[in-house]
Amino acid sequence: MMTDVVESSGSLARHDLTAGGDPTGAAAARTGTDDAAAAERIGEIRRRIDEIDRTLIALWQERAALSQEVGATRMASGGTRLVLSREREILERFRSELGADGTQLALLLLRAGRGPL
Ligand SMILES: C=C(O[C@@H]1C=C(C(=O)O)C=C[C@H]1O)C(=O)O
Repeated sequence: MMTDVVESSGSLARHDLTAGGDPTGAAAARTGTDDAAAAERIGEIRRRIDEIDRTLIALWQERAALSQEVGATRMASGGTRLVLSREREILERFRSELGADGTQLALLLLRAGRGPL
């Protein structure tokens, strides 16, 4: 049976609550489990994940704004738009801490600050 469920984000989703082996009920549809204790713990963890995501988004936006300000300040003073040696340092920092995903993340961070090349 397909049932409309309001997600914690407020958006409406359709869930199959009776598909073979799947947990049933609206709480199960939200957390993916029928077990009340597991659902409770998942809810707690998700609240912290949501906090972290909000912080990450705010930091992302702050970093991009700061990076844009550096670029504008440098160009207004006759300098270059980019400083590739500095970008390499940042890429290496993220790669050494996070591996290949860190490199991808740093590339996105750098792009957010200066736009696509
Ligand atoms: C912000 C700067 O300008 C550019 C953007 C960078 C960044 O987003 O970290 C790094 C180097 C520069 O290409 C900087 O020189 O520090």
